[in-house]
Amino acid sequence: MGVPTAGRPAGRFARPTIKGMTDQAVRVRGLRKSYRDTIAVDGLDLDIPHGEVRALLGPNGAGKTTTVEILEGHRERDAGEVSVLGVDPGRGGLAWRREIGIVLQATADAGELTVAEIVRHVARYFPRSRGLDETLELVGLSEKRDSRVRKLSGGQRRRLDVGLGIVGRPRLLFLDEPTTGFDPVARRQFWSVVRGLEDTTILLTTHYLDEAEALADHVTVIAAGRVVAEGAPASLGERDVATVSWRDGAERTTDPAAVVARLTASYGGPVPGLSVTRPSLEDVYLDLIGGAR
Ligand SMILES: Nc1ncnc2c1ncn2[C@@H]1O[C@H](COP(=O)(O)OP(=O)(O)OP(=O)(O)O)[C@@H](O)[C@H]1O
Repeated sequence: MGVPTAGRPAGRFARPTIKGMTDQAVRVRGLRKSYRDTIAVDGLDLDIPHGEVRALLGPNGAGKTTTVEILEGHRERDAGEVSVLGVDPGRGGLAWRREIGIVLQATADAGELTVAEIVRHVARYFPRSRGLDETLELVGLSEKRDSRVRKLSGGQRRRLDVGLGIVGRPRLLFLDEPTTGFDPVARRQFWSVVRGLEDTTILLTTHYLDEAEALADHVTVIAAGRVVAEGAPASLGERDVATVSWRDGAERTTDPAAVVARLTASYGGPVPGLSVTRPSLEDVYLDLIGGAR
């Protein structure tokens, strides 16, 4: 039986070893990678503190997959410094690999195995794996433990992929477009799975802005192989600046309540035609990548 694509060997270094090496889970400086004439990654810097959920956003061809594959140790870089859990992924050994969980876009072929069988099988690769019950509980598949994998729905299958990605208790989890093809209910169920993974640093690539907003502590927007913006979803690209408009004017402010209070006082009552708007994360994102194109 083949080893599934999700849930590659993970496990745990003794924490002090890692802590002593770096205070960032991921540290990248000046990363470059070209494929013949195509510059995929063009001097990228990235810092992800331990325990953070980071979303990597960017248009098709921005260089996200190339960057993530370099971080995973699956692709060589042309230049730059890369440290993942204190180790250069180009030289990461088995102990390092056991710290990393990877959930790829393509799902594995599990043949006739049941959910419990495949989770137990993958767990054997890791010295400090989670128990079967805990893993299935985390991904909401306890009731499917004896179902054959091929009979799961697409959303259940994806949750199993995540289960296989976390069964080894990775310190760092890569989630590559994890909810593509999910229905809205399954997406929200999946989000609660991710939120339940406390203490795990997560690098999430997604094209769904609402997913980034729901899950990420910070987002990094890349375009043409470079970082074009970075910040909390609520404040990225001046998203925390609201526009207060009313019949006789408009004002941009980070404190709309104060502006409304001032206007109310000056009009001596309701402000005519008052509205307060903030850009959505999608508005800001489209501006950012539009400017980078
Ligand atoms: N194996 C490869 N050989 C040649 N060019 C490649 C290869 N992989 C990626 N590229 C090119 O490198 C650039 C960055 O691609 P990459 O897959 O990293 O982008 P991405 O941000 O992940 O895109 P998407 O959102 O479409 O998955 C693109 O121009 C792509 O065509």
